[in-house]
Amino acid sequence: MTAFEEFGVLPEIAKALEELDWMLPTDIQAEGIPLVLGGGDVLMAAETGSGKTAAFCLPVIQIVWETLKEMENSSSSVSSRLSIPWTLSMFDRGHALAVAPGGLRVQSREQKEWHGTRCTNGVKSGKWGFEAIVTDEGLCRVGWSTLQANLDLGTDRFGFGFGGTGKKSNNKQFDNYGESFGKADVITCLLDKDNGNIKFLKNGVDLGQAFAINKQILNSPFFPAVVLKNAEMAFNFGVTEFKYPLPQGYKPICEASDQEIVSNTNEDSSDTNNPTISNNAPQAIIIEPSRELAEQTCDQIKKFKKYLDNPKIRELLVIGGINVKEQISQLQNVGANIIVGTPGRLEDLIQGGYLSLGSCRFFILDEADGLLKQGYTDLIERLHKQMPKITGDGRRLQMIVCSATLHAFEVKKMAEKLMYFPTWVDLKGEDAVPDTVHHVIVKVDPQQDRSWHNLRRHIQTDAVHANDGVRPGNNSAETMSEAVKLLKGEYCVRAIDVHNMDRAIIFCRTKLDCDNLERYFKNLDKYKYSCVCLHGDRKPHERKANLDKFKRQEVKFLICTDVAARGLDITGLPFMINVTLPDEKSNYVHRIGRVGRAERMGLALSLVSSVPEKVWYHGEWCKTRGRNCWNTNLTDVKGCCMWYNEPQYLADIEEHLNITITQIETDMVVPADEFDGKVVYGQKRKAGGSGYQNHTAQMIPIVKELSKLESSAQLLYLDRHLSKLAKVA
Ligand SMILES: Nc1ncnc2c1ncn2[C@@H]1O[C@H](COP(=O)(O)OP(=O)(O)OP(=O)(O)O)[C@@H](O)[C@H]1O
Repeated sequence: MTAFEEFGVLPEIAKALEELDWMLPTDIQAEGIPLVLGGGDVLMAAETGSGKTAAFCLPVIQIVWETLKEMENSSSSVSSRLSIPWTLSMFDRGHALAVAPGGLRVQSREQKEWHGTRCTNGVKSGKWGFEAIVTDEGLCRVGWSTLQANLDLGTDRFGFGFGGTGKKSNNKQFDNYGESFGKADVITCLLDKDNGNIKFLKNGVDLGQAFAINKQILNSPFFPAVVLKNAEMAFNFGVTEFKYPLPQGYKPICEASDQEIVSNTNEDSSDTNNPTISNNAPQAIIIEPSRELAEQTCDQIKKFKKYLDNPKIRELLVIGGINVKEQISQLQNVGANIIVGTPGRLEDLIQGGYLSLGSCRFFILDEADGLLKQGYTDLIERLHKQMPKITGDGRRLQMIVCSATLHAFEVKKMAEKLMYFPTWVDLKGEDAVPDTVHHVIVKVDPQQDRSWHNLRRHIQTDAVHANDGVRPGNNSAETMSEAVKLLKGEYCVRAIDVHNMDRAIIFCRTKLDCDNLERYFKNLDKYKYSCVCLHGDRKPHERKANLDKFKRQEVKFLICTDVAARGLDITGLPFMINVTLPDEKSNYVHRIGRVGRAERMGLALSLVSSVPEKVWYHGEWCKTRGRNCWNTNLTDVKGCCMWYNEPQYLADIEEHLNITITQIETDMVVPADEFDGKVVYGQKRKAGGSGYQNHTAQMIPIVKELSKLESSAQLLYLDRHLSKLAKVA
């Protein structure tokens, strides 16, 4: 058995993981996978590069596959209904009522409406009994009904219920009967089909006859039934011993013979409860904040599901930039069980009626804080509303939310509103940087470093100061700001040269800054500084081609905006440079987290201006959103520029992470410390534990030490205890 199987993962999935060389689950996987497999809503917070994608993908793939398999089996076994065990029906039930696996426990958390279910089998004749146990506070009614009865037991002629408030009900007539009951009480429901009467016991005490059934109705088979409002009950149809013995003449209902039994035909006929899956109604929706990330997650799913067969799971990537007709055609003709997509295209397909949320069982928000900050709160709530809270096969909708930075107020608010008793798996308790990332800052101070006065070749700046008369010798704020832009180009190249970087991701603040840096690199030396850009102004196919080129190491540098800040996984990437710090502090964690992933070491270097820098900021008021816009007025007068205060952003990041980030000199040399000499960026740390391999060998000395400590503690205890006894004697 592999380590993953021990955490409940199917052998077919574990085999695919073995092929990827995954020996052990990471911490977040070890915690998260069993929780999702167990049916819970989970919030997963763990460092960048710690394997969160698999922590939600693996259990989701597994449950989706098991559900499809169950459906296949149940449709082939309809003809042999009589052999169906006595359970509550997953199909003949109200949509907000959940039936637990095994079919003997039901729950409804709907506060305003009643939701009920009936048993899979009923009886034509005889004297029968079963037990219903109240397992949680709430409102409930139990009893008997025919298949014609509506599921709100006791509200029409065909249903006979006994409620927790001490009332019996039939045909909407509620009369006092017996006494009230509540949590932990056991109600025995008794049907004498031969003489036409129904009665109940409470904790073994006979409450007397409740109903005399009229002859017309008595001809129909009767089924155990229950209806709940924000309550939970468990049932025993007699397979295990009853808590209280049945009165003389009654038998446990599960002992009825095939001649006495009728199966619940509502299980097959109900349209809404039909467990067959339509092509355009997936079981899982995964939302990602960027196209690249959606594609990456979809690729991972393909790898994980490789050995799952009969039935095959079908995944579909739903992102902008790909021909929508292809996505619609796959939905209509082939179908999809798991959809991975970006918010805009997902909503287009749903609104167009091409994608139905009617069978959705998993709602997953990857990089959830990022999605909320991008303004998708309403969209997420809208989609959640359209998803059934209990699916056609009786399972509860599960929501999984994850990110390296989940400690945002918006996330907590959303979790409270949409999630059902969620479990937090929070490995650090706060946003944190993995210790595989060595992150440093370099101050860019144009007053100290005057090299910008006479640069022969320099980066083309964003032209914010084109009309400000900036020049060396003039110490105006505008001149200093322009100098910072020039120096940042120089420092970026210097960092690359000093560290012999042959692979790095470089973050700029704007698309224009990316384009300028790309041109600068190409002018300097298009081989030595070979690079591609990834940002929102590039065409979708170019974005994809550029990322692929960088991943295949056909170019050395990927220059990008924050579109690439989250989630992108580039194996063994050794270096990243922040040309400008992000103004959103959580994005610092995500950006630098592109290195130091899967236990490999990485260096993240941020250039931080010591003076304010005037930069473009094209808000909603900018008609062209920056294209050919030269309005250098500040935003408070509806202009398109702002003063960017990097020292303040640095302070915010340090406060948020509760650390002081090491500052290095402008020679870019990283000072000797614990990393120096011991690591090669891009590779696993040699000394110390690699969590994945040689784990046992590494743990042996620690385990020996622990066992020594334990035996000496026990000896000490015995010693004290014996000497005490000796004194007493
Ligand atoms: N159990 C494992 N054993 C070995 N490698 C693993 C394991 N789990 C994940 N990985 C690898 O670790 C890398 C990071 O995983 P992943 O992209 O899921 O991280 P993440 O936590 O989602 O990061 P981020 O917060 O940046 O999105 C991937 O290359 C993945 O293949």
